[in-house]
Amino acid sequence: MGKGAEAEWALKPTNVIPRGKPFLVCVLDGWGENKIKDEYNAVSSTPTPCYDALSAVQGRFRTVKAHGPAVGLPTWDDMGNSEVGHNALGSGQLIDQGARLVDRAIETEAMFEGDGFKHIAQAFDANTLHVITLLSDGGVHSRLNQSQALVLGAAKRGAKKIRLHVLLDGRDVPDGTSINFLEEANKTMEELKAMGCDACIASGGGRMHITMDRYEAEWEMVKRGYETHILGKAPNTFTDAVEGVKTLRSQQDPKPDDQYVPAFVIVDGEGAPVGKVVDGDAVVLANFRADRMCEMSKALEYEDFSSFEREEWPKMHFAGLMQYDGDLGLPKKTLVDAPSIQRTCSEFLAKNGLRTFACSETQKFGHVTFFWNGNRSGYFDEKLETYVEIPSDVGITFDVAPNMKAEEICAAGVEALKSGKFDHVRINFANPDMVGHTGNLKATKQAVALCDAKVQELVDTVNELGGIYLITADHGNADDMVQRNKKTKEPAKNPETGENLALTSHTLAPVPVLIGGSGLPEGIKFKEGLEDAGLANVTGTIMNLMGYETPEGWEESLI
Ligand SMILES: O=C(O)[C@@H](CO)OP(=O)(O)O
Ligand SMILES: [Mn+2]
Ligand SMILES: [Mn+2]
Repeated sequence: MGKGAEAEWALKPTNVIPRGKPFLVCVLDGWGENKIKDEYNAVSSTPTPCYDALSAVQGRFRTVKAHGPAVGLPTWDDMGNSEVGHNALGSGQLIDQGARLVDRAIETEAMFEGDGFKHIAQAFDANTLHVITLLSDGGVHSRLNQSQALVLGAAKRGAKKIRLHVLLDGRDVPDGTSINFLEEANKTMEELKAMGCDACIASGGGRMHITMDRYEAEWEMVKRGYETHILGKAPNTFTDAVEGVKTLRSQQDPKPDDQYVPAFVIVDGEGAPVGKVVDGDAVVLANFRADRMCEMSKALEYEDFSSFEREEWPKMHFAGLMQYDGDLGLPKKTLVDAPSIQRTCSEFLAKNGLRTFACSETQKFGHVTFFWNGNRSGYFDEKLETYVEIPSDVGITFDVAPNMKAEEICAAGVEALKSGKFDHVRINFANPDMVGHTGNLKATKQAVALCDAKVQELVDTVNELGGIYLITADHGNADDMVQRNKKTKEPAKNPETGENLALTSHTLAPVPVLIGGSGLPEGIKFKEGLEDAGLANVTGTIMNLMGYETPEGWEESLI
């Protein structure tokens, strides 16, 4: 480092909290502190002796906001999610996130003026524009109004043939709503036809069955998606998407939720796929969120690709709605510039010679590495950073194994703390969130109970070693497992069966921040005020707990 650069990155000691103590930051994924504490809150209705004891310590427990503008999302109706949550936790800064940047690029029409759009527009005259997107208004990975604006904007600018390839949600939005979203999409197809564009839905499947794998947990999912969207091959064919999905949701035993609907291809009267990709076509991945788009981006973009046999790899004009991986520059062509996340926690630690250990299981591994580091898949300094991935189970819905890998993650954390080899140990427990997404209350309670027990083990270890900890979460999920009447908050019922309707999505609840450890000087407490603090305020707190001042440009520390 040159002198100037050194000064820019040098962390200043506080002399209030000792440096060099074992330090743990632990993220409980999807663990919200919800106001409603009834039997459907899997956090408050499960015995959690560790969490209860830690949160009862005066001045060392508080909550912070984890949704909406507090994490760079457009409105207070936007629930938080792992990407924006870990971006905030890892950078200490409020960053305008993908959802907001795409909205703006549509409003200003910048989306249709850049390089990425010019790239796909080469296909407009003689070829087809294919748009692959998560079809919902969940706002976590994508939003329906954005893909609508994209296809309408493309048709206005000359696209003559458009094919929409859909991933069914039921995770960020209630299960069963895939039909409504397909009907909405069909209306847009009608609008396109009225503009003289040949447009229809061409293929699809549940988001947890095809295409949207992450962190290389299960490449088979992406292979199925590639065959479905690109090659026009799937086990199920229909001439109409709405009818097709209704059939797939009702005929199988057990009936698949939207998330797991099998792959299907729409065919014409002769049985030929209506949306197979051919040389010269344009393909857009129209999700803004990174983790679940990286693998498909590689499959579409890389000439040298070996994660599965592609059979055919048509020459296409491919673009992502955003760039998904900053280190890889993936994809090369994008429609909207991704948020630029600089001066992250990890880069500061590395530039100051501090050693990091980060660990989770596959499903959340990139959350404490890739997302934490501002959507970069590499290292800042490989000699100083040790990243450990515990393989997640594959091919199951996580309610059947709700412990997931919490035992193993905890053991790895304990070992890292005891080793004395690290200045900063960072882990994420996946199960409150991943099991919460299944909508299974009983299984989610089991996940919460085990997570609590594992936090106890980690806290005990920190205390034995004279260390310091900070425990937090990235957004709510397990804290509400039922859809509710907006006014009365009573559980909403399925009108046919009278059963409660499960809530599979994240919540708007704030999240806990707990600090402590036998190494933390007694007087250290959360400040009064800072009522509007959010996840970005936690990062400065982490630096303070490690004995350093909050870096310039970060949100204020909570202590
Ligand atoms: O599974 C996911 O992709 C999202 C929900 O869409 O959850 P999280 O943000 O917790 O990763
Ligand atoms: Mn999460
Ligand atoms: Mn989640």
